[in-house]
Amino acid sequence: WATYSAACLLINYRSARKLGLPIRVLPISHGNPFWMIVDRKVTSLCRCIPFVGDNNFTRYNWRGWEVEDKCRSHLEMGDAYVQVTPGRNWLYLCSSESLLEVFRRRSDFSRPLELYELLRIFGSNLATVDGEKWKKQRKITASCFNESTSEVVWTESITLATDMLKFWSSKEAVSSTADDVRTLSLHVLSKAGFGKSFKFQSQDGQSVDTNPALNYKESLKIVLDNCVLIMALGTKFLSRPWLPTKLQNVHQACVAFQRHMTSVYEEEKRAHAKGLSSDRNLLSSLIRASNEEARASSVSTGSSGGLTESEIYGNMFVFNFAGHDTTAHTLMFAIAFLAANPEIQTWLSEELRAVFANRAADEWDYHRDYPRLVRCHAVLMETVRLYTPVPVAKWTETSTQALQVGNKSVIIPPNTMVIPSYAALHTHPRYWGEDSLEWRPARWVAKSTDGKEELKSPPRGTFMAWSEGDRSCPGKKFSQVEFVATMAVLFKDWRVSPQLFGKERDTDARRRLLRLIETDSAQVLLLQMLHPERAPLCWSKI
Ligand code: HEM
Repeated sequence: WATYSAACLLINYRSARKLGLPIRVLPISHGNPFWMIVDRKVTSLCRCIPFVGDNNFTRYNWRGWEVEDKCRSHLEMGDAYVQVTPGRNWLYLCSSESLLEVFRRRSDFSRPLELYELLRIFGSNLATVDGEKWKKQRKITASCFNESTSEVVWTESITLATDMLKFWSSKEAVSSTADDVRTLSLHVLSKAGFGKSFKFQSQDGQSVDTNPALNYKESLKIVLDNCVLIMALGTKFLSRPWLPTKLQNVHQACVAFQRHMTSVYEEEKRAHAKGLSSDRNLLSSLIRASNEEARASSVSTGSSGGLTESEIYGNMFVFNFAGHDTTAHTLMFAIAFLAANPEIQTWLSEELRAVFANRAADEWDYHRDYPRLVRCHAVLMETVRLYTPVPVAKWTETSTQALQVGNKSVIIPPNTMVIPSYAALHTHPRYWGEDSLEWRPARWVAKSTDGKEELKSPPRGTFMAWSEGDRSCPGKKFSQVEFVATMAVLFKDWRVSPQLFGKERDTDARRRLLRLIETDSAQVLLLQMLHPERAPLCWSKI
């Protein structure tokens, strides 16, 4: 293995040299699954070895190094550099113009589908296809993310956040924030996706019912919590009766989730055949949009242009997969940042009180109020700027591609990964100023000519948290509405602060929390705080 890796490394190094860019050589491939289990532990141990601890291996050869590095490597090496690994060469880019070009040339810099193949648990979906197949799926799925979906997300988020706040404020200190915002996000998805409402229930100190066959929500939760395991072992393997109970439960959850989707699918088909309109949710909208597309394309071309049943299930799964932890982890980061910055909580509640005055939460109106919550929105943008949850990868596949980086034309060989360095792009002083590493939501707020506050749009290509171009996130508005509604409930009349340890002063507790965010966040599947429970939070009324 070592000889084979060394030979591959040499071949890749020779190929990388032709790019004429700075190079960093790494001994282990980023995608090596065995290495991914131990990478952080091994590299952090190696860092402790005197005189040898700081090198390319310890700096770059682990998942999530970008979060710690931010724009340091690009400041040292320029807007483009290459990491050579035995598997492939990885070209990192931090130039807004070059990145816009990469996103624009979708077929030259395509999606490395092999990385997403595992998301095909319930069927082919947006994330696992490219080319014409993707175009068809995207056209049909895009129509489901509309204003009526946003309205459902708004109402459901407000209801759930109100109950979550009631629970948090009843406790002296809350250690379950991360789990609770995951529950909120899962329940919003259940309502918007399948039309099923669930009351908020914290998992703090409660025994969780792990029988997935009992209900759909539990099955979806188990599927999402174990999706890496399901993807790695495959649903067929998990169905073996001799497996341990935990794995059998995961299998039952897959079966229950699939059964639930089938029953809603059948229900919707029956309603459609009778000309009845059932409840609007992502699944029913998807079925409807697919039927309409099938009808339109059979009239115009004689072909069947709708989604197959398994593509519908595949896409429902990917909506849940892509929409669950992205928003939940972002909410966790934002609440932690706010707890460490009381003056920004005051700034936020000024807006909330001006917009809602004495209206109760059940009178808040999506169309009238949501667009006015500029500061809540700014908190979201600033949080995903510094802690961008979703990494994006492109590659050159089998062809050579030319790309302009600054005044240099770079010829990129086939089989090269092309990575937008989001952590660098979003913190580069050229785009974000000297305080680029500071969490400062006010940087997103500008005054319009009539004196009203509005959200600033950064120059194109400098902010890509929801990606760019045709393949950008279809759930962007969904996540924004969920986040803003939750912030509004939490911060209108309440304040959060870190619990004090022993004789600690407020300022020390806040500093400790900021340090936890900075040093204990990492890429697991997505970027997240690893141990937010280590800084319990206290809620108090203004
Ligand atoms: C803070 C929240 C979110 C962020 C930062 C985010 C970010 C992203 C990014 C960067 C991509 C592109 C990934 C790639 O090209 O490899 C993406 C794709 C996607 N996102 Fe999101 N997302 C969020 C929430 C959501 C939500 C709530 C949903 C659905 C309910 C969703 C559904 C999707 C889907 C289906 C794709 C695949 C699109 C395609 O390939 O055509 N996302 N998201």
